Amino acid sequence: MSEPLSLQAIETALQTLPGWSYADDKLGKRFGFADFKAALAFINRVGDAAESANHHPEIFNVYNTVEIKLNTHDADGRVTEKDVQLAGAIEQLA
Ligand SMILES: C[C@H](O)[C@H](O)[C@H]1CNC2=NC(N)=NC(=O)C2=N1
Repeated sequence: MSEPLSLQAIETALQTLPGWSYADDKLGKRFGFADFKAALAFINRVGDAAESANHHPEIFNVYNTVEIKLNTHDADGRVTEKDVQLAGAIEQLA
């Protein structure tokens, strides 16, 4: 069981994650790309980062956009430090 972050801790973390927001107990961001191929390449990079972290985001793709949502199943679906860490890693991959 991972520890859920407080709302205050989440808001502090969001200050270091441009474009990310917190809603429905998840961290999320929608990324835009030139085309589907670029979006798919990003999804693959995110997949590699997720496997490395053993932490797996929800990934929603429509053509050239990719929406990422992060929470921790092991913390009752709440946001934990693992989500903040993975969001930071994903941010570097966009
Ligand atoms: C056994 C393994 O550590 C877990 O199933 C991992 C894998 N990926 C995960 N991803 C997410 N988002 N939350 C988890 O709790 C989680 N747990």
